[in-house]
Amino acid sequence: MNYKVLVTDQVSDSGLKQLYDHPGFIVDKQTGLEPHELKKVIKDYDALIVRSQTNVTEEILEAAERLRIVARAGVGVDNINVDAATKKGIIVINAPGANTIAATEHTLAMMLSLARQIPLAHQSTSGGKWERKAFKGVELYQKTLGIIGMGRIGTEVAKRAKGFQMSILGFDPYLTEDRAKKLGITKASLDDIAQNSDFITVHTPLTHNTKALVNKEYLQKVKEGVRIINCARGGIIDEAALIEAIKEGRVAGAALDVYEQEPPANPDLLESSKVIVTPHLGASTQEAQEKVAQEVSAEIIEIFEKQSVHHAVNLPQVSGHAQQRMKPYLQVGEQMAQLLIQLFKQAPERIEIEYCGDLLEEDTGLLTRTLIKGILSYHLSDSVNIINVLHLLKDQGLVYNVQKNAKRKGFSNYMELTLINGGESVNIGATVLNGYGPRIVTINGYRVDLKPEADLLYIKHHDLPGVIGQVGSILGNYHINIGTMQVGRTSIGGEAIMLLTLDKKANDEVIDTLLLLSGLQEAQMLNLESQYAMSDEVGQVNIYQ
Ligand SMILES: NC(=O)C1=CN([C@@H]2O[C@H](COP(=O)(O)OP(=O)(O)OC[C@H]3O[C@@H](n4cnc5c(N)ncnc54)[C@H](O)[C@@H]3O)[C@@H](O)[C@H]2O)C=CC1
Ligand SMILES: O=C(O)C(=O)COP(=O)(O)O
Repeated sequence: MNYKVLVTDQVSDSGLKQLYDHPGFIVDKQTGLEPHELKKVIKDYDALIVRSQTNVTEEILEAAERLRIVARAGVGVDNINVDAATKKGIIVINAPGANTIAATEHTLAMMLSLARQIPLAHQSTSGGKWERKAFKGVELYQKTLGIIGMGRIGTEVAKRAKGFQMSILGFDPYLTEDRAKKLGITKASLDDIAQNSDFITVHTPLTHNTKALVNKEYLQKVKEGVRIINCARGGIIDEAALIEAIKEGRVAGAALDVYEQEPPANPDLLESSKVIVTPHLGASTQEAQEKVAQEVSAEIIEIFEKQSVHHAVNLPQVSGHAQQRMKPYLQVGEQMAQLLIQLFKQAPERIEIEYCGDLLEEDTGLLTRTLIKGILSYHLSDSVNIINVLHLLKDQGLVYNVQKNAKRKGFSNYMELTLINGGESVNIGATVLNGYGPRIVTINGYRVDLKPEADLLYIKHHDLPGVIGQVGSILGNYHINIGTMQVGRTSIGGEAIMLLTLDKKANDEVIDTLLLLSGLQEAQMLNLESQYAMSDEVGQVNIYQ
């Protein structure tokens, strides 16, 4: 089978070479498609590669019949409706880091251009003028640079600005004192940056929180004569407020690479001698373009061939290596969830998950999704995968809660799953025994030691003499061989459960015959399947199943 990949923006062909050359992949490049054209063609493709120009809207995703991956050959995914993709079980990946240096260097180029008015000076000189007086600039040396967003690009900008001997104030919710110290910068508040910076540069993504982060109110607090740079996303700085602040003289100039609307149309912005504009060029270097295309190409191949995901925006990291380590947990997790929902028989209102012991040190994001998927797929079947599972959970009005507990509960690792609806609840606990593999060890408080198998007979009964023997005889009469048998009871003569792994499924007639036994309250075949149990190869999580 061939995977069909559509590229709709100017993505480097040499960077895509691996994908072009890879057997089993067909790559079509169709740039400049109108939305209605993309909507028409997208149905034939398994993967879509875009930069910032293509808008991957809900409508486009709705029209995609077999799309599995939307790949952003770059960082920002604000042109992709990630929510709609997630709901449809489509992975969104990007290439973080691959264009960091390009965007960093562009930011510094903009800062220097702004300080020395290079674009205007060039225009004047190439126009035959010699206006040395008109273009007196300012130095970066010993000035203060405020950086809003100390991620990959913000950090690289800080390192280079230090080379100009600037003092740097950094604001980022994740910036610690320790990291600031190591970088030789000062951890600051947004207000500190406003009041003290000679230059301010923004390097955050565009989110609900960062939209108009630099707005009219903020610009009223800035140090007079500040110069502002935006090589991150249009909309982080309110353009109308910026123009007003420039006109009022509070802001000496701005250098913009990105705009609220691209291409920008606002003449106040485009015609101002105090504003330098470039057409979203931050990532446009030969090196960065090759790298982003190479990274997404390699990842698309890995996802389809190895089910290994490194840079998903809507999925925890699923590297082949981590999968291999987590595989027994994923296997038993999926099976315990299936077992529990079959016992509960109704949809839960709440799902409680507890991870104990060694599991505290693992990234359990994928495991949690696997557990919930095991529960939801009982009612929703094929439509659930680990990408859309949390969305579907929310759509169903269900809530889940994960607790991590240092207690080992008698095992080196242990996980427990509880389904709750009103006053009713069921729960199940499992562990992975070193050298023996996964075991289900508790069901509704009954201690068991069950190696999960595909066909399992569950019986609830009174702990009376003879019940076990009679169950064995009935199964024998129907030529059903018992592989293993587990009995758990609360007290002698009290409630008890039996779990039998069978070589052959017990059909309805067998179940009805069993239910005629006195003391037997429930008998039910449970079907446990795990995709993780199928193969020993590394990276066999089928993220789309
Ligand atoms: N102009 C261009 O061509 C390019 C633009 N970009 C844009 O640059 C931005 C940053 O990229 P990276 O550094 O790679 O991302 P990153 O994810 O490494 O860093 C973003 C940082 O912003 C911080 N942040 C989030 N909300 C914040 C808030 N309210 N206040 C302060 N900080 C906040 C995050 O904690 C994070 O540290 C992205 O929007 C990206 O799309 C990236 C490459 C090229
Ligand atoms: O990577 C990003 O976030 C960018 O903004 C780069 O955009 P581009 O790929 O050059 O259209």
